[in-house]
Amino acid sequence: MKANNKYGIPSDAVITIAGTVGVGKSSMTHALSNELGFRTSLEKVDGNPYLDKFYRDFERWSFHLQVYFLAERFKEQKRIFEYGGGFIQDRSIYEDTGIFAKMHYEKGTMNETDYNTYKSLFDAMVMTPYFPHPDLLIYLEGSFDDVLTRLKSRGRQMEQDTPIEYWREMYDRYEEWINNFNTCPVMRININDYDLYNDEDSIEPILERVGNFIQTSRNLIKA
Ligand SMILES: Nc1ncnc2c1ncn2[C@@H]1O[C@H](COP(=O)(O)OP(=O)(O)O)[C@@H](O)[C@H]1O
Ligand SMILES: Nc1ncnc2c1ncn2[C@H]1C[C@H](O)[C@@H](COP(=O)(O)O)O1
Repeated sequence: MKANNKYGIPSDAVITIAGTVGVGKSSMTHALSNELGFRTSLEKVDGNPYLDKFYRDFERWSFHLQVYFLAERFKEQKRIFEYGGGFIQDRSIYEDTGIFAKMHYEKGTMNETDYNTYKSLFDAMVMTPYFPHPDLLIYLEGSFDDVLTRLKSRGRQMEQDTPIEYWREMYDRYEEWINNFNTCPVMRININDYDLYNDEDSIEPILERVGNFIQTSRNLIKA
């Protein structure tokens, strides 16, 4: 396996960044890709034709939005596959189904027929060769108050207008989800343990941990 960096992270690795809305995934995606020279697979918010409508009326738009995100992630997954890896991915596809679709179904803002249709589409896509599991899922976590502060400071109006209970529900679901997630190796990082803006060097220990993690898990697979 080739690694062009001092951390021994293979150049074909795929690292996905997971965590609740506003926790810092996009910022971490850019930081890691800059350090490693990896490509980014970003979750685009500008240009999403449903997101704003969805926040104004969950019931009306949740199915449309899930299908849209699924299509976007599938295209990205295909791109990652065709390049042969070397990507940092902003949010995993596992969160779409394990957090968002499930939450809206269980809270009654997506009906059962739509949820089942969504899930069968998801399952059919995941069964294609474009969906190898990532080498590592980095899970970003912090206190609810810290995450909310970040969400507010980012200032997307549709998110600001959404009741705080929505973010609390999501936060709690994320905790439960990650405690039971075992589809690929997971590395948890607390957002207070690094500071991308005031202490650039704080990314170094993270990169070292990532290198050790991926090497160990690839060696385990080979053994
Ligand atoms: N390490 C950090 N320290 C301080 N603020 C951060 C950090 N990472 C992200 N932020 C800020 O938090 C907000 C949300 O970050 P973002 O990366 O967009 O989150 P996500 O992609 O998880 O929704 C942004 O305003 C961003 O500038
Ligand atoms: N699958 C999804 N369902 C509903 N909403 C979603 C989904 N994936 C992302 N979102 C929303 C949440 C945020 O408002 C934006 C961007 O997410 P972020 O965590 O800030 O990258 O899209």
